Amino acid sequence: MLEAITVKKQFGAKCALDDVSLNVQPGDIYCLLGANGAGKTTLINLFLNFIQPTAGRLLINKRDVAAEPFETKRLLAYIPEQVNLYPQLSGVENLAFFATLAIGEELPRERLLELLQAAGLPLQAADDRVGTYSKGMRQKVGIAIALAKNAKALLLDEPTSGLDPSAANEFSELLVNASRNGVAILTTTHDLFHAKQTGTRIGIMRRGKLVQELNSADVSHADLQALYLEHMKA
Ligand SMILES: Nc1ncnc2c1ncn2[C@@H]1O[C@H](COP(=O)(O)OP(=O)(O)OP(=O)(O)O)[C@@H](O)[C@H]1O
Repeated sequence: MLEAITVKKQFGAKCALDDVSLNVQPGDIYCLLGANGAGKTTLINLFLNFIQPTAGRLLINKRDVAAEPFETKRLLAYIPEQVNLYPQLSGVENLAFFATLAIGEELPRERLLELLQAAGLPLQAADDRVGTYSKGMRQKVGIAIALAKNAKALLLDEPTSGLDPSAANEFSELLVNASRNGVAILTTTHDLFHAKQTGTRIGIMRRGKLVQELNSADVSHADLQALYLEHMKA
C-alpha cells in the first residue's frame, strides 16, 4: 500500500535519504526507528508530497505520488506530532470541518459523535473547546478525521511522544484496531517498547539509510534494544 522504491532525498549537500526502499502492506504497523536526523520525517513528508524525491519513487496503492498527487493524498491520513485543530471550536466542530474538507460532504452530528467515540474520545468532551484538550485527546480527533476519510494508509510522526503511558497504550490500541481493518500504518517513533509492542514490522534507520528491517514478533524487547544500540554505534 505504501511503497518507497530506491528513494533518495538531498537537501543541498545534505543527503537525508539514501537509496531507501520499503513496503507497508494493508494491516501492517510499520515502525521507523532511528536517531535524530536519521531521515524518518523526511520519508513521511515524501509520502505526503510535502517535498519531492531527488531520485526514486513513492507509491500509494500502486499509484505514483508525483504523478497523481491528488488521488494518492485522498488515500492517506496524517497525524503529526502536534495535531493542528482550531482551538476555539469543539471536537465535534473540528471533526465536522475537516471531514467535510476531506470527503466533500457534511456528516450528521450522530455520525460525527460515532466517529469520535470510535477514536476513543469520551463523548462528554465532544462539545468542549479543543483548546482545553490534552495532546492525547487532540490525537483522537485526528484519528476520527482519518476514520471519516476512510483512509487506506495512515502516516504518523512520533505520535506517542509526550503521552503518558496509559494514553500511549490507548493510542496504540487504536492503531491496532485500524490495522485490523486493513489500514496500512507507517509511524516514526523513538519508543522501542512501543515499536515492539504495537508494530508488526520495524525499520531501523541510520544517517539516511534503512539499515535493518525485522518482524517485531521475531525479536524480544531486549534483543531489539541491543540491535538498535548496535546499529547506532556502527
Ligand atoms: N528542509 C530541510 N532542509 C535542509 N535539511 C533538512 C530539511 N529537512 C530535514 N533536513 C535534514 O535531513 C536530515 C533528516 O532529517 P529528518 O527530520 O528526516 O530526521 P528524523 O529522523 O525525523 O529526526 P528526528 O528524530 O529528530 O525527528 C537531518 O540532517 C535534517 O537536518
